[in-house]
Amino acid sequence: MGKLAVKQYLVGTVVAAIGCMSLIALILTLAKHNNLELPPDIQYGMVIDAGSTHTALYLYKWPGGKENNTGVVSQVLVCDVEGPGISSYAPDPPAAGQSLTTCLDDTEAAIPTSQRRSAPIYLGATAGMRLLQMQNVTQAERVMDEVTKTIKKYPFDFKGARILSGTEEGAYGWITINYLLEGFIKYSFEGEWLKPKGGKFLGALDMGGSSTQISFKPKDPVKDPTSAAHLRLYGFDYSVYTHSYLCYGKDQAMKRLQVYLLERNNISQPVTHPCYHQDFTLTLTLDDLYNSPCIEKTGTFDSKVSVTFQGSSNPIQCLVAVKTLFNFSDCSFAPDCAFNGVYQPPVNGNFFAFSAYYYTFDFLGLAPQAPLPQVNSTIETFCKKDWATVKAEHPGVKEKYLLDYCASANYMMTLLQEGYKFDQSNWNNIFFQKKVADTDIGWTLGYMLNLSSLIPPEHPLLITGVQQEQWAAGVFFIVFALFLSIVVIVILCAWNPDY
Ligand SMILES: Nc1ncnc2c1ncn2[C@@H]1O[C@H](COP(=O)(O)OP(=O)(O)O)[C@@H](O)[C@H]1O
Ligand SMILES: [Ca+2]
Repeated sequence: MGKLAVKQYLVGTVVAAIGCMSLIALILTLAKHNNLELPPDIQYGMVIDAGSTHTALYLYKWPGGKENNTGVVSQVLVCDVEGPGISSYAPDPPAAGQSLTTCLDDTEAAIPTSQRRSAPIYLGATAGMRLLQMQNVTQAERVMDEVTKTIKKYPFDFKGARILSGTEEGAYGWITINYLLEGFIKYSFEGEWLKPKGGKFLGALDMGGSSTQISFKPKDPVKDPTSAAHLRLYGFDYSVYTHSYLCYGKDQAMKRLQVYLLERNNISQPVTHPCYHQDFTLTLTLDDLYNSPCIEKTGTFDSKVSVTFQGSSNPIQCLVAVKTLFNFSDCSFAPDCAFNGVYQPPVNGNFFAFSAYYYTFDFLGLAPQAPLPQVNSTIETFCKKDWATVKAEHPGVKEKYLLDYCASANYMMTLLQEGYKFDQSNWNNIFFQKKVADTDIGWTLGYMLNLSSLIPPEHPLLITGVQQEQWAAGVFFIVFALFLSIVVIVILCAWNPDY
């Protein structure tokens, strides 16, 4: 082998080594870009929904490192807490904390040990606690302190327990729905973050026990700042109309209806209740009826005195009575009013109606959608049935729910049509639904996404834009080096056939 051949041999070896290294670098770079180097760890997060009638713990999961994409956070499980909502424990606050332990234990068992300490947990209380706060601040604080104490005993990343405002409750419900439907942003096949074309967003109709919320993106900007939620998600601004009506949740509305019928009746007994079924009777104390800040107390009365309601299965009278719960005449934003003088722009787009809306319409066989005439005739037929028939036809349904379906269906129809102004033309835009993509619809997911920064305020493209360019340049140089190595090796081989 001559001197020239040795030189060529050395140069060839160096170039081949560079080529191999470039090839390895290229593979590693591509793998890293596609997040292929390690299977992503699953991360967990929890939200406790402390509602007025009931508490539920939601466990969510998502692949670590992919949190910017929409739709990647999904529900693992929901645990229903035994017993009533936490506000009912006002006379015995430690029992509110105690009530959560079974669900916390079960959820802890569902999360791998290594992932527990990094799993955020939030508790949000809604209208039941808002009402208790109005009635007795000290009791409300004690209940919140006790639930906090209990959650802190668990090996999770406790992020706080607080009472949500009605605006937050409405806005987070809207975020949940549109996140699950991938309305905000999509990761395309080409690997780009895109804002979905058409920009269709779904509205949220939430019927709780003590408050009800409506949230949607109106055609025109929201005129009343007190009913607007300004959100910045993935670099885009959203102005969402949202309003929460305290005391217009299903259970408080049912109570206000009873009080209306009682007071109209001049306290003579028994009180005819047109929304209750024939032969059904219900006896309550005046304290049961008047113990809520949603009920106006006129004069003094003996709270131990009992009142009996007697059903009359009269849907027409039921509707008349239900309408008295609303004031449709007051409006300083005419014609943009819902009821009670509250500003509301015209409803826009499709809506998901969940929580008690869903339970009621599902019970009547009207979920997820039924034409308006069918809805009206179904409600009327059901309301006309006597109690024995209703019980016989629905043996598995809890009596506490069964007794109210006629009244609550009429209440919801009045709220939707005369309150929010849904009519024949857009009735079919409402979907009575409980879940999207195996995840319950409600404020909890939106709350966690927002508080855990799982939805960044800026567009991921803007965040990673520079990195994308650097990555492209890197790949280009590696490929170029590889190409050059091959060319040099080919030339060397061509010059010395013995090589
Ligand atoms: N199976 C059911 N049938 C009818 N209504 C139900 C059913 N399950 C729950 N609900 C109702 O759903 C509502 C849930 O409200 P909740 O979240 O506890 O209150 P809030 O959101 O006002 O704090 C209550 O009115 C409750 O009665
Ligand atoms: Ca609720």
